[in-house]
Amino acid sequence: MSGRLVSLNVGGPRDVAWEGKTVRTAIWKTEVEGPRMVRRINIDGDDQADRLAHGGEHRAVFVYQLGSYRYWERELGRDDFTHGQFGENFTVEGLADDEVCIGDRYRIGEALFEVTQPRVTCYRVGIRFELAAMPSLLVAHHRPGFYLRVLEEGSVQAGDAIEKVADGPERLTVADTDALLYLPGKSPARLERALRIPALSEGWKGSFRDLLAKAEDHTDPTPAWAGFMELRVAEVRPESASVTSFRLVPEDGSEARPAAAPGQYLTLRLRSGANALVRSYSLSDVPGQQGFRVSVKRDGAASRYLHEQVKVGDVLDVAAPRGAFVLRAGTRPVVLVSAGVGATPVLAMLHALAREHSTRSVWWLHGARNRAEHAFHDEADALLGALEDAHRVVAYSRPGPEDALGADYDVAGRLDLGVLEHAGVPVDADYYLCGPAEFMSAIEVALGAYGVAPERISTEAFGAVAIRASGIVKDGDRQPHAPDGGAGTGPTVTFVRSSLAIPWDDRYPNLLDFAEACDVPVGFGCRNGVCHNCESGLLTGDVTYDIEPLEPPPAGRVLVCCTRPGSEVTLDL
Ligand SMILES: NC(=O)C1=CN([C@@H]2O[C@H](COP(=O)(O)OP(=O)(O)OC[C@H]3O[C@@H](n4cnc5c(N)ncnc54)[C@H](OP(=O)(O)O)[C@@H]3O)[C@@H](O)[C@H]2O)C=CC1
Repeated sequence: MSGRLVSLNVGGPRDVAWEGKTVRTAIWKTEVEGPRMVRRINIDGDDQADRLAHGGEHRAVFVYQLGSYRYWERELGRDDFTHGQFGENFTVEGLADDEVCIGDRYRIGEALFEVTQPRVTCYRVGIRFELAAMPSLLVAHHRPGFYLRVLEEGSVQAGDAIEKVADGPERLTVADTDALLYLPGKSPARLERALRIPALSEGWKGSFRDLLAKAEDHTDPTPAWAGFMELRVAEVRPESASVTSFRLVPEDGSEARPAAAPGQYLTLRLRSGANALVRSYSLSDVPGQQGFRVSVKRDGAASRYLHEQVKVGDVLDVAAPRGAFVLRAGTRPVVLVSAGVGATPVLAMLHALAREHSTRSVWWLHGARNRAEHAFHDEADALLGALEDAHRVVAYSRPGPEDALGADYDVAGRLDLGVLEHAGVPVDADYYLCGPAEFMSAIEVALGAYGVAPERISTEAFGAVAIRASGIVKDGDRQPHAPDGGAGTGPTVTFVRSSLAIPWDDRYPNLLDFAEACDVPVGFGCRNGVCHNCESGLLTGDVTYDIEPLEPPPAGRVLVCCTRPGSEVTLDL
């Protein structure tokens, strides 16, 4: 016998008041008597509040061990735990996290189970324990607990013996798998080992694939310079009726240019302080001896300022290139899909492909209203002409009477699934999308219908994009705003993507809570500095950490869930 099922616990979602918010959670589980059916998705009577983070076939049953109960009672000096305390469905004797391996199979009662992944660290366990640091402690002390997939459904009850019936391949324990995701020292060999385990859940496989790609990407992610640097405007050039390009060079006229990956953006500070005007603009070519080029459509306060006020010779404060929307190396075909001024980052990619005389098949799909609104027409054609295997589809949604079909544009109407199909765009390509929000969602849906795998599609969305807030129940969608209840007196916090600059307020425990009070979209998971879901760009300023993160973020990045500003800060949020 490997162990014993001590208690079977179930529970459904409930709303809990927590730090002024309402959180929907099913972490409260209650011990039940007698047998229960365990099905592929759930135990009868059990449910999850947040199906994206919990539950589903890979996470049907959560297991926690009595050995860890005793450990935490000693460690935290508590004696108030009841079965289900850790949100687990099965409280078990035996089956320690440093012994059980991913892929191990167990028979309990009539049902057969397989170990799929450790617990996803989540702030709700901190709510349940009334101890905010609990998610971080579970990881730091290597006692996460684990999930089971149900291979054979059946009836199970407390007291049942737990029999191990098969060993998982690679012998990677739950504790080691958890450390591989959340703790420093990620060895590529170990990541590859984890990826060879068929039973590992798809979510964890995806995270390990991303970590492996990062480990194999030797480009330095550190921004080329800290904070803002003065750059001089060397050229101002209209590209269309509404788009103008600005070329920026270092003030000292030096020839050496820090590199940027094609697809990245620059952040310009046009005014600082409480009236800050700070915006990010994609680079529209590959920086070189000519400096950096950004191309801006006139449509808001900052772009109006650039179009109306900024002249050759002016000096602007500019933060170093940043961004993860970059051209991936390889030999696959590349499909660059853009609309309007969304062409800018993919045009930089086209420049990079032309510069390296790429032999990849390159597709340029662009939507504009008409020739007058169509920026970079000749430039893109020249770059495509220099490539060995290039294809162009330009769609005009409202062509003018002078616009020539076949020369200026190729299709009348919008880019859509029909256009993709007619052009015969390759399905196995790397796709890069940028443009208005509705355009991007429409094209993503079309690409899905066309058979393109989601991991082949990269998107760039500027402006405050909606980010799923794990389990927080919100009253409605508000635009970013100063927090209700008056302004603070601390240093200015600038949220670049949300176009908001407001004084920090000490009423808030950290920058994440402050951002949420302002309805600034921001992702999070553990709220404990463990999962890095809240990791954001820190363009300027210093922060102090409330909870020291288990793995610090790279230079120029910050975990907003556990930091307060130490000075004026500029965040890429
Ligand atoms: N790095 C980044 O993240 C960048 C992002 N952007 C984003 O790109 C946007 C570009 O907008 P802008 O230049 O004003 O674009 P426009 O409003 O000028 O639209 C450009 C073209 O896209 C078409 N279009 C709009 N919606 C769809 C759709 N759902 N499906 C297919 N085609 C569509 C329009 O057709 P119609 O005439 O029928 O409306 C038009 O032909 C900006 O708002 C910005 O948010 C821009 C630059 C960089």
